[in-house]
Amino acid sequence: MPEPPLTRRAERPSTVAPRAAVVTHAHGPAGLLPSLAPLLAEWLPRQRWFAGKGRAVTGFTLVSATELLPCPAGGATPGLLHLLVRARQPGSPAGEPSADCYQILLGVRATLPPRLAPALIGRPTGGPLQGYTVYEGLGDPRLAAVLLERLRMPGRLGPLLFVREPSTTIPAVLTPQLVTAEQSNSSVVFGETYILKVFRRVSPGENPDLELPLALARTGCTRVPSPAAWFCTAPATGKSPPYTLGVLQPYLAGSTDGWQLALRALARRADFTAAAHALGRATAEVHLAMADALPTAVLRRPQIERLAAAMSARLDAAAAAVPALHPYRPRLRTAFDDLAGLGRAGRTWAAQRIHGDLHLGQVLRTAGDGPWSLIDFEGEPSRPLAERRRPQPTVRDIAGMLRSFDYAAAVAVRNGPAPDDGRGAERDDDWARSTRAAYCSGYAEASGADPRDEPELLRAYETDKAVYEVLYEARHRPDWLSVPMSAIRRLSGFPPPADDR
Ligand SMILES: Nc1ncnc2c1ncn2[C@@H]1O[C@H](COP(=O)(O)OP(=O)(O)O)[C@@H](O)[C@H]1O
Ligand SMILES: O=P(O)(O)O[C@H]1O[C@H](CO)[C@@H](O[C@H]2O[C@H](CO)[C@@H](O)[C@H](O)[C@H]2O)[C@H](O)[C@H]1O
Repeated sequence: MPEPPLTRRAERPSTVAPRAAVVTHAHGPAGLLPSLAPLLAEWLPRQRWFAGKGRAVTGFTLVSATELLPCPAGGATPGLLHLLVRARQPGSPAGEPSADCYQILLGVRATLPPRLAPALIGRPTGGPLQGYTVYEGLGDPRLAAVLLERLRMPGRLGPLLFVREPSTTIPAVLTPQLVTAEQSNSSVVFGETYILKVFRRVSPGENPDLELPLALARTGCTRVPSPAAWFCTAPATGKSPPYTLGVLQPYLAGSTDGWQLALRALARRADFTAAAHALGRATAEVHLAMADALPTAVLRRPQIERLAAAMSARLDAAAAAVPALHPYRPRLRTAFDDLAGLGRAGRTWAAQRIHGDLHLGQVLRTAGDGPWSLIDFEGEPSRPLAERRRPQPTVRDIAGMLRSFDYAAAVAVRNGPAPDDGRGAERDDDWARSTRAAYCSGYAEASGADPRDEPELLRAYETDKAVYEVLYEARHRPDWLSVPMSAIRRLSGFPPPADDR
């Protein structure tokens, strides 16, 4: 079988590892995309990280194709092709058509060994890859290792730039293992030493999940694993800013995320207030460090009115997509109207860079009540990057975590065996109330500001978050829709329906 003419060979930069030496032109070889498009149109919407769920993919545009590892004739060893593709989709009833850009690591082999069967994308019936099998490259340890090698020996490769923190040494041989947890992106753990997050939906501009941990590391903050290496598109003069594509950071071996810890505590009917208090302190420390390291702002009347209007607009859009929200709309909206009213009355709020999507799945703790660490500073993946990078009130993060304690309690009710004394749901509500209070106290102790002193702002952000969660669950986990819906009822002041009591 001839070597697939994937790419045009280019001169190898001296900084790059010797094996992978081939770079493509920006738009890839003729016929590549047409032959992959039918396979991608079927495969992409099934991926957990695909952001355009519920709308058809009508076409693709190739942004770049870069051969990270050439596939030799006959395909005896795998090849790895890095793709950035735009997926065109019609608008939802309330939205514009979209053409989100996705990052795909395409494995190429003559035949796929059975152990890689779950990674299959398909067999192109034409174009340069005809006769080969293409698959999710990150699922193949041999190919994941190629990415680590790139980061170990940084430099430019065609449209891609690999960067390593000068003080970091990355060992040559670390066994890769794809993370199987529910994720918005894809991560690979290397030998329990490093974890590489490969961003899936990418956009121009520095991703806050690189920007914020780097800035925090420079303040000496140890609550956040500090980036060891990363890769992005290479800067091109006069064009859009680089896209951040992936970040390598130390793996916190032996840690468990807050979501698992909270569910375990709930299953044992155990107290979680000490853990929540420590987590409140950790959150405050990270907020203080971000305020030190990055620009801050003051939100005055126009910004507060815009914020309240944006929250109302998100409520309308979510209600258009999820009819169950409809009846609650007028009462939920009062939270946003009250916020705008305070802005008109002259109230101001300090704003700074924040985590942006803080919940129990974003905090890790090592065994034996070790220190809490915060991860995943990407913000809510569905919001535009520019919006996620704007200074915002810290209360927004706190509201996110408070919602998460509620989430854990509501999921425990769903998971738990029928309570023998009929008080199970009530006890889980008590658990959520005391845990929420402990978190706020811990935060207040370390920061000097108690979030409960901002009840209108907290209510507006909690409501906004619950609305976001309704949309998120409707799109990604429809079985879980009842979880944020119970918060919607509480936040709107409606009594729970009879079957919830
Ligand atoms: N530094 C780390 N050490 C240990 N586990 C980590 C680390 N960073 C992330 N994880 C784990 O990897 C998974 C995905 O991480 P996350 O950054 O939240 O990805 P995503 O943005 O795709 O949701 C989570 O299960 C998290 O617990
Ligand atoms: O972790 P991600 O950045 O992918 O965040 C998204 O997915 C989260 C779920 O995995 C989602 O969080 C919601 O569910 C959590 C439990 O699984 C709960 O702890 C959170 O409070 C709740 O918001 C998050 O909203 C979404 O952006």
